[in-house]
Amino acid sequence: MPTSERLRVAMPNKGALADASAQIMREAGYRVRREAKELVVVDAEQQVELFYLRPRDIAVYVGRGHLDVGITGRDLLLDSGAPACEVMQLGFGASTFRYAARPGDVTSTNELGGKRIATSFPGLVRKDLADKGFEATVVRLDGAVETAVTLGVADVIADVVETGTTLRNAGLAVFGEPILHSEAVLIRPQERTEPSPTVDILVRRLQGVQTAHRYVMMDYDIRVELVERACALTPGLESPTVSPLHREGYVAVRSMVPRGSTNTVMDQLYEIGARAILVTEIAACRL
Ligand SMILES: Nc1ncnc2c1ncn2[C@@H]1O[C@H](COP(=O)(O)OP(=O)(O)OP(=O)(O)O)[C@@H](O)[C@H]1O
Ligand SMILES: O=P(O)(O)OC[C@H]1O[C@H](OP(=O)(O)OP(=O)(O)O)[C@H](O)[C@@H]1O
Ligand SMILES: [Mg+2]
Repeated sequence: MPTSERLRVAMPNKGALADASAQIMREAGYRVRREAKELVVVDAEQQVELFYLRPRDIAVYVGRGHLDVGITGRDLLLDSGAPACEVMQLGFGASTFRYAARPGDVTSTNELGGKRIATSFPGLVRKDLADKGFEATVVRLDGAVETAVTLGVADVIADVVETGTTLRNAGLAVFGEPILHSEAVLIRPQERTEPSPTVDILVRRLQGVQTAHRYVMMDYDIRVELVERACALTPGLESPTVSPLHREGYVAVRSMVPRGSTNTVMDQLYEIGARAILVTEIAACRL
């Protein structure tokens, strides 16, 4: 197969999204790089090429159509202004993008006019200021923007907040509503509207990984007259599998259960008479 028919995927080469991106692709059955100096990985069997790029650059490559899809943060995508769009949310790398200042200095976004705002995301901040109708000076920094206030470079920062620890350590406090809720997303060029079977396969595989993480498989035995009550507790995604047991009057039920409610459901099943309740991990799935 010619190189051009391979799916070309942009992967974060370092930073907060790199490990989880590698893990989800590995679990989806693709060959990922084994060491940090590999820039391109060709998985000839799966007809996929992975290009390891700076997360901030990924939307640029994908937006211009040089790569078919990429994994990046929603905040980085929007900041870039690149003509790329979200295909699916990936469920990791969650953060908010927020304004912060010394407590008491600035307490509301209504006070942003005329301020100096330090950020690594000037595109996002300029758009937010324009939406809010304020004029302010945007000071673009590469990182560690929290220190810009301490050093007198800015009055306000706008930055990624995950746990809030970095802000607290810098003696800053958030104000106003979050500018954005972000997470890792799969993106594709905005222009490309024709269907792509290879992208569809990637999306289905990634959705399969997400489902396998969200659910466990539950098996149990129950008296046949109680099966309706039991199935109401474990309705599964489509319908539970009910099989006859050798022991007369009993059936075995198998159903997918949300991971977070595993123990509650087991308690409820036991309560109504289910026994031999077993929970197993789902390694992969395609719904
Ligand atoms: N705790 C976090 N710190 C930074 N970025 C995070 C965090 N949690 C999630 N993210 C997301 O990760 C992306 C930033 O990734 P990127 O690799 O550019 O940042 P980084 O971890 O700051 O790396 P570097 O500082 O080396 O550039 C953004 O989409 C951001 O929302
Ligand atoms: O709310 P928290 O959990 O503290 O995480 C948010 C911090 O992490 C990131 O910084 P990073 O470590 O990437 O350094 P950088 O600012 O140099 O990019 C981000 O820019 C914030 O500073
Ligand atoms: Mg950073």
